Amino acid sequence: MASKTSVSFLDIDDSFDPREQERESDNVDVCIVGGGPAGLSAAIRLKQIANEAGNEAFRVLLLEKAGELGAHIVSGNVIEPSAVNELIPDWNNPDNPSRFENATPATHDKMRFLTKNNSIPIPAPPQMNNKGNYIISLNQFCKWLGERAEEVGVEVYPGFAASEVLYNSTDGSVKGVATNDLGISRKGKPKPSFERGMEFNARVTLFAEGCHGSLTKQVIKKFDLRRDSQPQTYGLGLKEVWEVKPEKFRKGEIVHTMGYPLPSSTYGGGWLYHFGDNLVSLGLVVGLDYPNPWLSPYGEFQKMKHHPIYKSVIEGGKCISYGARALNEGGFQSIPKCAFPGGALIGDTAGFLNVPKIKGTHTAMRSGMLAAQAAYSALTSNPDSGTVFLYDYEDALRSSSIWSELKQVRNMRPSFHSPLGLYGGIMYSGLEAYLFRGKTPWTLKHKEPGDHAATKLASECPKIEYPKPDGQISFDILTSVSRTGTNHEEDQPVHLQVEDWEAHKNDQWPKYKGIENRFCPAGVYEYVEDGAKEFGVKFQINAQNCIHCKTCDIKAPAQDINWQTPQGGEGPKYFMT
Ligand SMILES: Cc1cc2nc3c(=O)[nH]c(=O)nc-3n(C[C@H](O)[C@H](O)[C@H](O)COP(=O)(O)OP(=O)(O)OC[C@H]3O[C@@H](n4cnc5c(N)ncnc54)[C@H](O)[C@@H]3O)c2cc1C
Ligand code: SF4
Repeated sequence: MASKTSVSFLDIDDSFDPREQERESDNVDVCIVGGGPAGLSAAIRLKQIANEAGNEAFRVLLLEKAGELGAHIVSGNVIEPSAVNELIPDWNNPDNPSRFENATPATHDKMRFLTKNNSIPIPAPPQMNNKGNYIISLNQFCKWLGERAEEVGVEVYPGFAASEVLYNSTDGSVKGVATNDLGISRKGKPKPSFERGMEFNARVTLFAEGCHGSLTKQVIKKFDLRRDSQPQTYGLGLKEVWEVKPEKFRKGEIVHTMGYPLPSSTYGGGWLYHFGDNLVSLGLVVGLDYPNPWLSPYGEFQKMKHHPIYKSVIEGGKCISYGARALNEGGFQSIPKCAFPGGALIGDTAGFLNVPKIKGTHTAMRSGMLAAQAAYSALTSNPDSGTVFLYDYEDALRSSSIWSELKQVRNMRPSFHSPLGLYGGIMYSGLEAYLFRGKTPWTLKHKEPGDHAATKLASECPKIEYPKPDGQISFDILTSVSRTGTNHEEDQPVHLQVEDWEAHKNDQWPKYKGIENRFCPAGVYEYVEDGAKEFGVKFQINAQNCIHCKTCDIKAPAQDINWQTPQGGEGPKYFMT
């Protein structure tokens, strides 16, 4: 584990600029940003290859912004074990004392179309068949993968948020990342607890930040990695974990739903997975290209739980966890160039999630493993210095199962953009699943320039009133946030950067009537009545509640909210998500 030098800045004057202070630096072979399935698989594979070659001195370092591995991970999760079977073949073997113990084999799948009070069985497309898959908590799985990574010699640094990409002045290639300074006040002044960030220099930096990574965003722009691809599109997934009554528990059962409560103009669907001992994971994914700014994904989720198909399972049980996270929906058309001078994108930050399957764990892991192989070969075949470009990784991706499975389902998600909305999408997807199987000569497009632009004006859409939560099945947003264990020190620069809050409010409020308050699943943005302000409202940001889902950065119609990493070690402390 790394330790940081603590410097006291009690006696400094106002002219002191923390950014001018020197940072400690460390040189490693490969630096990985993000300790999710992609980053951890890349790290483990790199050290496995190096150790097998007797090259134990090969340094692989992984930075994770959560205080503990897994603590920022939210996922369904039904895992397709193809990648983990290769990475750690005895991962689930009862004879392995360090196996992952909490994998529940999937027993059977159900797919339902919901009306307000009824549910109609619909055939599950082959992609949704979960035979041979396992229901897990991905947050637990990442914690376990982290232990495996340390065993093979990866240097794992939880609590370290990478906040800056470092470039070589000579050729502009990526030369590593820096973590953010700790102990800076909201006004940008160092506090007694000030600690300068650290630089991690590496010949290969792998960005594994998950969906819509904050540094990835910069790298994509810098190297124009989207030059041949469509924009990325997204969904927001909201999840709870419940302990249910034993008589309602059906171990291994997987239920997916479409329809109610979402309007037909909005893509999405719910899930209910029975796993572990009397535990149920349930949630709702809402496509972030929804047009109605009055819609609240959180409100829809709470409403969904009152449908008999969900209520009959959770009634009398206890909600033990809540979380929310954006996920990629762009698929094949939206994959950017993944390699650039000095590094590569792996996992969801590149966008490898398979939407009809709602699965990205196996593709994230596999992309990490492919990048690891390419990075090790590139570094060892060119050991001295010089910029590394992972051509082999791009090639390996194209001939991998990631490419073929995403290509096969590429038309399903964009088919929901037809004038028939949800119904058109379901019909077309049925044809793709059973007849076309991705072999059509056409590729449907996503809406340009992205989800934010799909938002209509509030005056053009029906207002949606959500029922008051009953405190048994549905909950108010602050109760849910309290179940995430989220904490941010208040006196630090706001990590949700809006250039001018007052100008933002004056421009956005008349058009969207407080959309930020409704799309944020953690109650961070508030419009508060204030007679002294223009339009009679004041815009308030409760940044300490942020659960790092990235929705505001994606959906803000004017694209003027920039999500930056707050201090490392802060944010949610997710449990079982
Ligand atoms: C609601 C929901 C349901 C899903 N259901 C399923 C499912 O059932 N099956 C399935 O296979 N997949 C599912 N997925 C997708 C799956 O969770 C992702 O594909 C997978 O987690 C991607 O792995 P990753 O490592 O790329 O990113 P992530 O799992 O998001 O991990 C990224 C990590 O990087 C860290 N990080 C980010 N930025 C920084 C930074 N700057 N500095 C340091 N650390 C950073 C984050 O804190 C996080 O720990 C679901 C996703 C969601 C949101
Ligand atoms: S502030 Fe943004 S990133 Fe944070 S929880 Fe709200 S929408 Fe998500």
